[in-house]
Amino acid sequence: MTQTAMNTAGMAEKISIRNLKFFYGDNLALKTINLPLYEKKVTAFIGPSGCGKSTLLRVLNRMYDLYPRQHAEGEVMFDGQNVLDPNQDRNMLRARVGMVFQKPTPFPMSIYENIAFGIRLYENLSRSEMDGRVEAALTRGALWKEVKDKLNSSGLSLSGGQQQRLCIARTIAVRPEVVLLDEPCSALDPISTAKIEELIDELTTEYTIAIVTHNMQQAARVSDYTAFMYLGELIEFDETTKIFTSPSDKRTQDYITGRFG
Ligand SMILES: Nc1ncnc2c1ncn2[C@@H]1O[C@H](COP(=O)(O)OP(=O)(O)OP(=O)(O)O)[C@@H](O)[C@H]1O
Repeated sequence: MTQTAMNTAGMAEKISIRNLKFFYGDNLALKTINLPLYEKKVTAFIGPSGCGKSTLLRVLNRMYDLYPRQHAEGEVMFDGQNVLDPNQDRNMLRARVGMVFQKPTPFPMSIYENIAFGIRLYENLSRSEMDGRVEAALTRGALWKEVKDKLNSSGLSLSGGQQQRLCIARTIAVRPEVVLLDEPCSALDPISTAKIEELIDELTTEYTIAIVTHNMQQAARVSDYTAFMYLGELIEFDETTKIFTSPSDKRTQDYITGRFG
């Protein structure tokens, strides 16, 4: 049984970040962050370059573990378990908390295999079951219609926007509960960006989503909640409509109106 925390307003917290600090060597990059990620909601992380947005995302699936001299303190409670616990099964965690990066990173293999590869790590499916899962993931990733007749072509032969949708499809193919998107549209044209934004909107019926973006309009369009960060601190977290219409902190106001300097 999962133990999703509830806040006082009755919102389910899929992830509860408590007193989180993050260090690159001796350098404190996140300064005591407290923040909920509400279940099946989109939370946008905004703030000037270097404020710690990507660092925070990388803590949520312990991506930083791959690098020496980086460590986190505090708690990241995920369905009642602390992600930062040294005994945490990291492979299982990364299946439950998927991540999509700024630059599309398809594997150098066929479109079909890009999806099937991750599923095989966790499940032993028959060919027909796998075919069904690949189709379902590509459909959910809003890519099926464009690729159904060329599943054996290389994932690298797709356009940048299609590659990013393939990466999102690959991430959701293993049925995660949380999807982390680190500036997923920054390398894409406006049409591909619009497709990814529609996709995010669709995915929120099933997944808890965190997205880092530099694009204020995008944050306002796709997210339910917004967190504004500055110099490693969480300055303000609230419903997106509140952040973009009447933020409490002057720094948030300055940032969203482009007056930050
Ligand atoms: N590998 C690293 N080693 C040392 N310091 C790092 C490393 N990666 C990030 N930092 C530092 O941590 C802080 C937060 O960086 P982070 O990349 O999380 O910011 P960000 O808000 O995502 O920035 P951007 O919007 O430019 O991507 C910065 O001061 C950065 O210099």
